[in-house]
Parts: sequence; structure tokens; C-alpha cells
Amino acid sequence: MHAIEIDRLTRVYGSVRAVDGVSFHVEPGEIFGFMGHNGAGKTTTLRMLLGLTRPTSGSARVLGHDVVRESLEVRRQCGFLPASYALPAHMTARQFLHYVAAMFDLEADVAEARIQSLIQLFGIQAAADRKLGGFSTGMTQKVGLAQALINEPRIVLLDEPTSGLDPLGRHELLEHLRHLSSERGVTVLFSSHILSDIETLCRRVAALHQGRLVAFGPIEALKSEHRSANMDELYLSLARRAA
Ligand SMILES: Nc1ncnc2c1ncn2[C@@H]1O[C@H](COP(=O)(O)OP(=O)(O)OP(=O)(O)O)[C@@H](O)[C@H]1O
Repeated sequence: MHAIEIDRLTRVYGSVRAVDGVSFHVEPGEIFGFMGHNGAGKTTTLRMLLGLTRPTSGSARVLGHDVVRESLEVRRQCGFLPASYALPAHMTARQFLHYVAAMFDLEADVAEARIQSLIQLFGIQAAADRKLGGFSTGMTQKVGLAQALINEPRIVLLDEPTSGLDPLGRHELLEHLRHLSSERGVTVLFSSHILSDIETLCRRVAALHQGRLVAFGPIEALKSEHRSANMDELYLSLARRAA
């Protein structure tokens, strides 16, 4: 069974085909790159996978569950880091993580243990009891990733997780994702327009351009097929062919 299976998924907004007949699949435990420039349809696809946006047509399954009919089960097994969201400035990181744990109905002692280990995993012990309002972008991303892992998801969907991070923050985040995949077998769908991050982290990708799938497969094979030396060249070549 594929971890994620998308079949002719489509979402139309008026005259805009935000996602247009997209099909691809993601294997369990892989870090899969989902690439495309602004407006390509990445966020809309992720939202459909989580049951937050209803497909106009087509279907998708996450761990075998239909994303429309079984969206609660899908959300129970997924972690999600949205592209941008406002953390509650008045809460501390620890309070916020407890709040998210309560939404997943975690028992108090289970929540406590998980929060403690996530705080350690992301190295935010010193800031855990400070208010989120004063957190830097990098610290905010760490808390965002910690909340996405609170339910010990088998799949994490990350929407532009490295944008706004400095090189050290980016390096640390990519290391965390590698650890999740290799040590815990978590499947990571890594959506980004920062193609170098995708190249560093992922073996296989799907590329969207104006809502349509323009490539799917191993990066190395795509690069040689399109005679591209790097990811930017590859994406430009794919986009030109699609135009
Ligand atoms: N709720 C909505 N109403 C109308 N149009 C929308 C809506 N959501 C997305 N769109 C349109 O769908 C297209 C795809 O948007 P989407 O946010 O999925 O792209 P993206 O690849 O995530 O881009 P970005 O990297 O800029 O976030 C865009 O043209 C966008 O304007």
C-alpha cells in the first residue's frame, strides 16, 4: 500500500484550475519532494489530502483512507505544518503543545512525556516556558514541527517548512526530517519552491506547474531526461515544456 495515493485530483476555483488532474504516489517512509513555484497548486493539494478542501473531482487516499469520506482518520494519522500560521502569542511553547495534545485527546501523562521529548528533540528547552510572541522564525518553525509530531503521525505534510529560515535553521530542520524518516519510518511530504532543499533531502519528487503535474519520479532520472545540471534548470525545463 502506498502511503499517499493521488488519482486525477482536481480543484477548481471559478475559472482557476488550482489543481488539475494530478496523480502520483508516495511510498511509506520516504521523504518526497513536492515542488512548484508560487501558485502551482501545492497548498491546495495538501489541504485536499487533509480533508480541509474538498476536491472538485478525482480522489486521494492516505494510508489507505479516502481523504473525503475518512478525513478524521486521515487527520488522526497525519501531522501538518502549514505554510504560515500565527502561533498564539500569549501562550508559552509548552502551553501551546499541551493545547494541541488536548485536541488529539492525548492522556495527560502521555502528552507530558511527548512534549518533553519533542522539546528536547528540537533543542528548545531554554525557550519552552517563554511566550511564543517573542519567538524568532526558526524557533517558531521548531514549535510548528513539534506540534505536527505531537500525535506521533505516520505521515507529515510540510508546506514550505524552510522558507524564512537562515542557513543553520534550514540545516537543522532538514536533519530533523532525515531523522524522522530514517529512525522512525515517518513518511514526509515536503512541499517547497526552494528547489535546493528538495534536492538535498529527497530522492523522488512530483512537480506542479499551474495546477498540472509536469514531472514525477526520481530526481536523478528527471535531471538526465531533461539534460539539467541542477534543480532550477530542471524546473525551468519542465515549466517551458508545459507552457
Ligand atoms: N480559496 C481560494 N479561492 C480562490 N483561488 C484560490 C484559493 N486557494 C487557492 N487559489 C488559487 O489556486 C492556485 C493555486 O494556489 P496554491 O496556494 O495551491 O499554490 P501554491 O503552489 O501553494 O503556491 P504558493 O507557493 O504561492 O503558496 C492559485 O492560482 C491560487 O490563487
